[in-house]
Amino acid sequence: MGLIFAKLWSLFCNQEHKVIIVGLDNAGKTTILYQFLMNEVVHTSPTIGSNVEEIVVKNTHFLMWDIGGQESLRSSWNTYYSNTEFIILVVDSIDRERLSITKEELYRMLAHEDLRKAAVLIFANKQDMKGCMTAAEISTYLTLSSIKDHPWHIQSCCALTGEGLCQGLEWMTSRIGEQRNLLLFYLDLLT
Ligand SMILES: Nc1nc2c(ncn2[C@@H]2O[C@H](COP(=O)(O)OP(=O)(O)OP(=O)(O)O)[C@@H](O)[C@H]2O)c(=O)[nH]1
Ligand SMILES: [Mg+2]
Repeated sequence: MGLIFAKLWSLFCNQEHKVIIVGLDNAGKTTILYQFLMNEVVHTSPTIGSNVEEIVVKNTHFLMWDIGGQESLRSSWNTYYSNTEFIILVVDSIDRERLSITKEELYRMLAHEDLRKAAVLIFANKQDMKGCMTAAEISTYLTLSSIKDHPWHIQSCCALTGEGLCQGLEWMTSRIGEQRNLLLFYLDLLT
């Protein structure tokens, strides 16, 4: 039994957690990915296809896919969905006109079978911009409180300074911590 325990535990702990970073073009997805990786702002151009990087936070390994958000690319987002544990939805908080499109995309994703078990982190990005929407306003507009079948969390951030990004990652790692505790609990019952 001890061997099975060790095997299951190591399987879970060494597991790579798949994350997709989505949102409309110009939202700041690529800037966020490279802030996570290098703690600096990189020069970006619109992503055609995707970027993928491994990000390690407190011994937790995330495989993060940053997917291009231009209109012509959105229909292929679903090719990235299988085995996704976390969706990071990046919102440009100054882009009021297109928040309705973000909302449509969000609910389309949540209805997708391959994302049934995914948790959603929403970054209200570009909080440095004058007149931007607050995370609370975005939350109300996106009717996040109506989402009952996926764990979700909204975090305001500024990808240029990195402010708020760590808090978002902490929410993700804390969810994994909860799952680990649950696994420990069931393994304990078995032994
Ligand atoms: N002011 C401000 N600008 C930002 C912020 N985050 C990103 N940007 C800028 O927004 C622009 C678009 O950023 P990207 O990271 O390329 O956007 P993207 O979401 O990857 O866009 P696509 O690849 O086309 O889907 C760049 O000029 C960034 O420097 C932010 O927090 N504040
Ligand atoms: Mg990009």
